[in-house]
Amino acid sequence: MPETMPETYEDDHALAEQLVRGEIPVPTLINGLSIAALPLLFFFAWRAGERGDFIHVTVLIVVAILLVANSFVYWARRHQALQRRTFITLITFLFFYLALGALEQGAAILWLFAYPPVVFYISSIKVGVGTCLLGLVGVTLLFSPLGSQLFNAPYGNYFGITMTAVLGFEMVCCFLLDLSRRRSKASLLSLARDYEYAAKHDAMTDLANRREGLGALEHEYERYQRNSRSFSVILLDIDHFKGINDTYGHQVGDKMIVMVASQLKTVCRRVDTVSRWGGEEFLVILPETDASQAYQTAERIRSTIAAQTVPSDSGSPISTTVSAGIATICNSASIDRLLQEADDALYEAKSGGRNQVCVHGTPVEVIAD
Ligand SMILES: Nc1nc2c(ncn2[C@@H]2O[C@H](COP(=O)(O)OP(=O)(O)OP(=O)(O)O)[C@@H](O)[C@H]2O)c(=O)[nH]1
Repeated sequence: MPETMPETYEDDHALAEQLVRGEIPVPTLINGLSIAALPLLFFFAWRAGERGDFIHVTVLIVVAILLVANSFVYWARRHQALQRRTFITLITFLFFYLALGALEQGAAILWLFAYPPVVFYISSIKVGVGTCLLGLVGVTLLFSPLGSQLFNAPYGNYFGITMTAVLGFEMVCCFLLDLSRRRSKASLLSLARDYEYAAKHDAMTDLANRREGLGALEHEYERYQRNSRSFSVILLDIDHFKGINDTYGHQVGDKMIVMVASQLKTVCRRVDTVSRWGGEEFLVILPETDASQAYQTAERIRSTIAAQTVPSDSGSPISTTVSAGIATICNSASIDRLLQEADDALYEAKSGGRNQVCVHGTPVEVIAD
């Protein structure tokens, strides 16, 4: 049966899982940033070592090792959420440590500007906003008189105010730009899904179109070649449809086609593929179904449709009937042969008086028993 209409990409995680061409995947970015951070961390550690500050050396080297380990764990387990959370925790700690420790004579705090774009890109908007707010509060405290007393930070007042203001400004910009990036990506993905759906489905009935039906048939045939489980097809055609169009007009004819499609969707199983094969012709693919089961399904379809009506322009109910031809794959017959056999059976049903089901190669009396 055809899938339902495409879902939207409201959810941040659903959005992150879908990549558009040219987008840097989050795990790749994290691995790249982790590798890029190594020379910097070792440089800071080396400088701290020269000053004899071995606590800084140890902390920086441990962070470097953990960043590398995080990437290795990702390569081994492919657990994206774990990699992302660990990375955010590590860089949040690192940036706070650089700021509090006033490394590089206080200049290392400027690396805080790298935090907002990275964290917004790799995590959800909520996490981005949360961690940035936390960072801003932390920086404000650090630059406050209390922070100066507690951490003995060497930052001047003017530097502290400017740094906090610029960092806040950067965070707001990153938030807005990332929101815009996410919205554009969501609408691009929705558009692509809409186009894909439209390319595979018939607009009037919402059934799979002929190309999609043929694709499903090829797929089913490949399965049959692998496991030899036979399947059947029903080729179905509305009787005297030209007469309906000529008598009641094309709009009523269209309503009739939609009604038949809707009954097919109701009667068939989820595993079956129902496609609009042509104007008033439909193809149903029934996986792992023999001729006798296909006959029962086709009979159910035929009687259900015969019991339905559609209103004419004047409101009077109009009913119709369908004829169906069934073919079952066997002895590795080709798809073309199968379709030809279904078409022959349909022709037999039409010439036998319509409103009936015929099975290729088997008299109905035998199959119905
Ligand atoms: N309203 C409407 N008519 C369509 C559509 N597609 C095809 N048709 C019409 O369907 C008719 C098919 O008629 P025929 O193939 O002659 O067959 P029939 O009248 O159904 O007769 P039998 O199949 O022999 O019972 C044609 O008149 C087409 O114009 C459609 O989407 N909407």
